[in-house]
Amino acid sequence: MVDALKKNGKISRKGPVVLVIMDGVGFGKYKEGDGVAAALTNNLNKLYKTSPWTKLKAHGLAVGLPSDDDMGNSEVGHNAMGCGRVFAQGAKLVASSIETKAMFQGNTWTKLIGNTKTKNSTLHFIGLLSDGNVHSNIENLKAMVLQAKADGVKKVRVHALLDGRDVGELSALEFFDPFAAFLKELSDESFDAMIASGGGRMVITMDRYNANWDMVKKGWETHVLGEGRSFSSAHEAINTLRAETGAIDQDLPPFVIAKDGKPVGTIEDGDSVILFNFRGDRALEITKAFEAENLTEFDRKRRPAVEYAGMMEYDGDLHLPAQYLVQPPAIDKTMAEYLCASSVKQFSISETQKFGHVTYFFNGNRSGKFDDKLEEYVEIPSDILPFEQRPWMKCAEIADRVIAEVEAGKWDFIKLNFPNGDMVGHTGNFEAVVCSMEAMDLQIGRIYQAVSKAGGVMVITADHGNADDMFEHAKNGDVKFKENGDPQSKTSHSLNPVPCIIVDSAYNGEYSKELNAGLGISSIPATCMNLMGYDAPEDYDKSIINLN
Ligand SMILES: O=C(O)[C@@H](CO)OP(=O)(O)O
Ligand SMILES: [Mn+2]
Ligand SMILES: [Mn+2]
Repeated sequence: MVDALKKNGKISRKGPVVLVIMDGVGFGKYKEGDGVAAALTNNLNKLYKTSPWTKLKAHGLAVGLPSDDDMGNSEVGHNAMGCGRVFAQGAKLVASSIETKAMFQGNTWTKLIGNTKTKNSTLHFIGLLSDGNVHSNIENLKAMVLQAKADGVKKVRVHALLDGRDVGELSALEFFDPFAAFLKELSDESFDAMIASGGGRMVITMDRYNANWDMVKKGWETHVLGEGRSFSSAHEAINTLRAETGAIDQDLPPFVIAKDGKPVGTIEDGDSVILFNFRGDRALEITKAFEAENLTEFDRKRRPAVEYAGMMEYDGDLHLPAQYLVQPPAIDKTMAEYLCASSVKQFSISETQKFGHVTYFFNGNRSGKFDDKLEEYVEIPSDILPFEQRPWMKCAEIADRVIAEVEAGKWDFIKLNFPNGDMVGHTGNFEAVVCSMEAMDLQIGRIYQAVSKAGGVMVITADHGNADDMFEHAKNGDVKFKENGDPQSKTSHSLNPVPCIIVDSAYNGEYSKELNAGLGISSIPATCMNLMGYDAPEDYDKSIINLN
């Protein structure tokens, strides 16, 4: 348990501190394709004119990723905004565990390899096949396959999900083709390795926050049972399904690889299974499907008795999965824990798609609360449909509830996540993104009115960019175009900095309006604590404000 925070004796306010996280909203580098700048956002524009604001770093080293070439993402962004420090994250920890070989000397690897060897069974890998480094990295998978062969495993099957969300929207074959060739090259009389099934990451297996368990059911049928449309290779499946559906990678229908009419890699009793994604949100449901004695979400038809391991521990409260290869970052002493120790009443809200971001990720990948009496978490159910069809998502419903809570005057700290910039940004649909930003802006205007009236302060920021960078650009900065003359859509996050606006209508000279520059989003917690009237813990990253 952490100690209570000390009062700074300089700020005491009537209303709450309201942290508004505009998920996926950064400052664009290019004019073309900047869906944030292209939108009519009168409320935000006004706040930029009247309130102090700065830019914060939200990618690469500033959020614990291996290098500044790594774009930010929601997990590392919300971790940083929740714990006020930068921890080496999954992408970095896994790469170094492989480099030092610590992974391959660990108990879990040894046990899973031993299991396949004694039972003469198959080692399966399930996960996202790309170098996105948000949920997974293909380099880690290759290193594990090589090691499995060196350790004497005889048969490997890979169940590979198409990405197109952290990498180019139609880039799957750049990963699948060389990877299939790599497996073929490794195969000989004593080693048999191939891709066994696959599908788009937004169609099967990688659902999150219980938004749509049907995706997991389809993933189970595809990977475990080998049920579904079959093809002779992943290459053939991807080309055929693309031609038939026009789908971008993340939405490609599932496929099973079969030979002589039989799936080449169903998952059977005695096999070992490694989920090679390191990030937890989209790994928890499929993990539950493998591990739960009784599963109520769907009928598994057959649950093979396997040795199952995740790349990491995905939930530090529930301890899921039971076995994992790499210890996750030891994120401790989070802001919510400090605030609970200081009797600060806290309210958190988003819609399903980002609910876990403001709770589970914010609390260092723990699903529980620190104090039931001091905290309330509210989830507005998300629609289950392509978000370009409803770019406003549930931002009005989130705002309605936030306004009601502000008016009720019960909370000292309110945090909310507007998913629009990110969820619509990932669709690659520029027009929908512009619409999503305008919808969100209207709600920010409404919340502003309520918070001002209550004598509170808003801290408006984001976890990383996305909506600000909707077109692919060449190295020289030119927009890339498709054959039909349309700009090539960019579906992934950006490397851009994000805003931090301090909207304090009851400002009374307690701090300098000159904000500290050059900081990252891990400075948000110290800033919020200061604004609530507390000193931040000494080891927290520097606040954006300087108290007078
Ligand atoms: O949708 C997701 O899983 C990621 C992109 O891979 O986005 P975010 O980090 O914003 O949740
Ligand atoms: Mn995000
Ligand atoms: Mn995203």
